[in-house]
Amino acid sequence: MTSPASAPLVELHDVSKTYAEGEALREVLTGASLSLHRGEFVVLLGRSGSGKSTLLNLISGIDLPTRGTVTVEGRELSRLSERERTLLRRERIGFVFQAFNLLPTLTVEENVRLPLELTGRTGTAADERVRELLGQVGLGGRERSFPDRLSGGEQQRVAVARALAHAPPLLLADEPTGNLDEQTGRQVLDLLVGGIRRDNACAFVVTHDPDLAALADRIFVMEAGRLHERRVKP
Ligand SMILES: Nc1ncnc2c1ncn2[C@@H]1O[C@H](COP(=O)(O)OP(=O)(O)OP(=O)(O)O)[C@@H](O)[C@H]1O
Repeated sequence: MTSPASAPLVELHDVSKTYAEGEALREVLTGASLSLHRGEFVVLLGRSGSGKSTLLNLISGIDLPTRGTVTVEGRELSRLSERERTLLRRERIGFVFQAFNLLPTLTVEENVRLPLELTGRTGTAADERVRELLGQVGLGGRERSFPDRLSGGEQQRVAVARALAHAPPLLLADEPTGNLDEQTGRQVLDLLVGGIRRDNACAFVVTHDPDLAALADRIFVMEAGRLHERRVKP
C-alpha cells in the first residue's frame, strides 16, 4: 500500500471531457492521466484551444469529467457534492490567473486576507501571515492601496500572496506571467516557486513562458486534447 506521505496530491485517470456544440458533441480532452505530488513544480504547455484551461477546471472541480476520475487528496471529485467541491477548492487550492482577478473594492491587505477569512482564520495569526506575505512579495507599505493604484506586476504579486495565504497544498496558475514584462515576470515566478518550495506544496502552471518551463520539475504538453509528458533534462 502507498503511504500517505507518498500518495499523489492529484490523480487523473483516463479523463475525457466532451462539450455539446449545438447538436454535435466535441471531445476537447481525451484520456488524460497524470499524478501530481507535493514539492513539485509542474508546467503545462500547449497551443491556444488545446484544452489547458479545461484540464485546470477539472483538477479544481469547477467542471467534472465526462469519463474517467479526478482525485484530490484521495477524494474523487465526482463523488462529492457541489458544496463539498467548493470547500475543497477554498481550503486546499490557491489560484493565480493571467488577469490577476483581484477584488477591486478591497484593499491589497483585504485581498490577501480573503482566503484566510474564507477558511475561518482571523485574529493576530492571520494579520501576521498577511503582513509576512506582503513583505515577501515586496509590497510592505502598500497594504491599504486599492488594486487599481498598482502596476500590473504589483497586482500579480498581490495575487501570488493571496494564492499562498492559506498555504494550500495545491497551487493552480493560468499564465501567471502572461501580462508582465520579462523582469517582473521573473520576480513573480521566483515568488511562486519560492512559496511552493517553502510550503512543500505543488504548483501546476499553464504557461507559454520558456523561462518558467525551464524551472519545472516536470513538463506536460497538451496537443489537441491529448496530454503528453515531456522529458526534462536532468
Ligand atoms: N464550456 C464550453 N463549452 C463548449 N466548448 C468549450 C467550453 N470550454 C472550452 N471549450 C472548447 O474547448 C477547447 C479547449 O479550450 P480551453 O479553454 O481548455 O483551451 P486552452 O488550451 O486553455 O486555450 P487558451 O490557451 O486559448 O486559453 C476550445 O476549442 C474551446 O472552445
